[in-house]
Amino acid sequence: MALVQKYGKPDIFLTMTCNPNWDEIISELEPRQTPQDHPDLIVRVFRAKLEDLKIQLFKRHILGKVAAYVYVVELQKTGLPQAHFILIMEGRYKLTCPEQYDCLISAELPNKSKYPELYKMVVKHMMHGPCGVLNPKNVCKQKGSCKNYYPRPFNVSTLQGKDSYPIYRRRDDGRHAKVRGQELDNRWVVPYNPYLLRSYNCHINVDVCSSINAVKYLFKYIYKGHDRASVSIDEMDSDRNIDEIKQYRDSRQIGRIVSAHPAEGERYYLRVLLNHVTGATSFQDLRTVNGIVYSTFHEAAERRGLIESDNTINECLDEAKVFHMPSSLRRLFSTILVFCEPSNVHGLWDRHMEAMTEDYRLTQMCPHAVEQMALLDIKNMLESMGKDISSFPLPEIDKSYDALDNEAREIIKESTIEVDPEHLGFSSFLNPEQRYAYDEILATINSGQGGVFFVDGPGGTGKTYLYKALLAKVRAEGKIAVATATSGVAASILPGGRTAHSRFKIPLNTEDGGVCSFTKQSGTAKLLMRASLIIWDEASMTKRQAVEALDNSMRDIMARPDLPFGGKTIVFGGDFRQVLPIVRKGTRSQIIDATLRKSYLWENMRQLRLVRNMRAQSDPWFVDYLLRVGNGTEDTMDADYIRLPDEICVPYTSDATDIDKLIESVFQMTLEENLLDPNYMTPRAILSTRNEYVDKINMKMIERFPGEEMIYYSFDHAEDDPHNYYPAEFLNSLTHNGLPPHILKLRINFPIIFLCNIDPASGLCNGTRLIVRGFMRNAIDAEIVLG
Ligand SMILES: Nc1ncnc2c1ncn2[C@@H]1O[C@H](COP(=O)(O)OP(=O)(O)OP(=O)(O)O)[C@@H](O)[C@H]1O
Repeated sequence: MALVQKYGKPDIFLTMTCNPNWDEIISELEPRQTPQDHPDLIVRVFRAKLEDLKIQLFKRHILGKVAAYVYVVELQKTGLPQAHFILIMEGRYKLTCPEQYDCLISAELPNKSKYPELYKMVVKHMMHGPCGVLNPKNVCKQKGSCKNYYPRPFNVSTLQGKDSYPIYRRRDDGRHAKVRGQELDNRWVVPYNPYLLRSYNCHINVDVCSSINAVKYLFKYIYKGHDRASVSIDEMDSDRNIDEIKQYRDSRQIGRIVSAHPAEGERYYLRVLLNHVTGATSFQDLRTVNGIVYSTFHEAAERRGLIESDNTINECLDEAKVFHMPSSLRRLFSTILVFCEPSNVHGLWDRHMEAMTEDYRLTQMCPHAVEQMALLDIKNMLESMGKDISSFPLPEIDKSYDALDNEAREIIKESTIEVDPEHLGFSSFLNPEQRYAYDEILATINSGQGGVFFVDGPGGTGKTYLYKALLAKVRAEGKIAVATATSGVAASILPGGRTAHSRFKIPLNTEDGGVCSFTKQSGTAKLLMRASLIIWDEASMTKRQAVEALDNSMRDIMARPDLPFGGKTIVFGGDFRQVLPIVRKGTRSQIIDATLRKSYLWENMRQLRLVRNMRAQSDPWFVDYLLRVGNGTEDTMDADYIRLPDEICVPYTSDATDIDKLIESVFQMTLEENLLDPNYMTPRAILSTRNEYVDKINMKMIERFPGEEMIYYSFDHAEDDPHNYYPAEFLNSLTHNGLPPHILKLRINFPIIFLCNIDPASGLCNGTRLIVRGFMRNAIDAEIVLG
């Protein structure tokens, strides 16, 4: 009303409703999807169109200069968004006479042969009804007639309305069109602006409202409440049939299930079931799981694995007992302690101790000794996952059973790593550059002076081969060599390898000048002091601050603050042509600044270059090509794009079957024996840039895979969200880095990949590939095949 006071009465009332068949929506749908399946897409496209309409109205002034406006966007009961605008025009653009209305607004069918497109759009979007005698059951019926006053009378010219909308020109010119089974003429046309209708191809009603005195009703209309729906109830046809498909199509409903708060109990669990269970035709159906009818929705949702049960962890261990040996159970128990935060650790221990100690009980009669042996084993496993057993409420470890203290254990563990005789032999096969690096590093170790090296070599030039040769040589001489790598996968390839972060206890967010989190008296410090050689592979992938933290700590524990790494021999390796450190949303210069090359340490690192590609000797063309890309010497187009040679591409045709073709060319899935052969499957992979593409490809792969299937669901909830602003299905829809999708479908013999570092020392790290061998409700049995 303040606007009216200042700018005068409104002139134009405009309503725009989303057209679910806009090209921008249809072209984004997957095969067999309908716009109803994508309310997110619908609202986004609508918003884009709305923003464009605002530009047309307020910047391009297509209806004249606008002095003030309000608009409201609402969701209709059909689920489609709709915007209502009230425009107040500037002085000379105010609409005051019927001639002006005619310039902007039409309420007639256009000439079909002259304006075929516009004609089609008017017929599609701007014809009311039919209602009344033509369709007595239309939803606009109120007290026996149409509440919108259709059909309007024919009218040779536009007339000014009195406290009402104008009476638009509707000539009886014989034009008509078939709409929803009835022939309709100009009396049924909803007023429109031809330019806007043509531009937006949707229901866009433009009305002059300057003649309306009861202005506040206009505003009231656009701010009206939302909680109303017009529905029609149809009778069955003469054969007593109801055409539900037609009803569904006619109503264009977008399914929305009313929200329910978890505190609402059964109502909430009913909603969870409705969101996940397809094909249920009754409440009883929803409460039925594996043929058993449960009395509550809560129980049924729990049995389906849709909500977290208090007992999940216990059940997981119970299930694992069936197919796991005691040592594996102890590992599972340790993993649960570290990653699942069980609330009752002591209870868990008491309940499963018997199964976890079965092997010790064969050789040891004393129950206390048996318990201590199991606890010691768990202690070691926790340590290798970077945790201390004393931080868990488990029975005390009796010192008399733990012959070794922490310090001794770390050193003994490292100094007893078995040397692979094959690796010892590697030194005889080194190529000249590897040989030179090998000799230089060994000479430095033997000199006792220490030195810092960087082995720089593109992929496949034999860096790992060199490290293995060095580790074998040093360890065979009874010295300690500490092998680490930035990623878990690279660490697991090195004998005795650990991730650098866990081995050196590097804090996750290291700042300039940071230090590692081990103390001078710790086992880690003692081990590093004793080490003759430290290797850190993939150092090019880590942030320089992590390496600098190790440098700071080493200078401290070695009490040699002036020497890099306290005078240790330390070998970094990597390839800056491969993956660089990750700086979230970082610019190129921020990423480069985070690399080791920008560290103060770089100047003091002796560069050892490997150039000969030992991996792809049989394909020199490809090796050369990779090198050119890595070195930035390959020809580029549009600044940063390189052209991939046709022979290594599966062409994109924008056809829905493109992904199938890609899968086929990588996996040749038509051959069932290929699918069931881990040696065939694991060396193949499809890499993708976005998690959502990964999920899509995985779904397709799983569908084509033979065998028994199991579906696991994630339990997602937001912390500190008492008002349920983040409902579970929204959280479920997020495809976050490092987390599997909400629905994880697995089949026996299906290859899977680990996404987190559980225990790199045992090969369970990000990137490890496994094959599913069996599954139960809470436990998956998988075998490591690669990594
Ligand atoms: N001197 C050598 N004699 C025989 N084979 C070698 C030699 N050096 C490397 N290889 C072989 O070449 C392949 C690639 O070597 P390696 O994995 O060590 O390369 P890399 O530089 O670590 O590669 P990436 O950067 O991709 O990890 C391996 O199969 C390795 O066994």
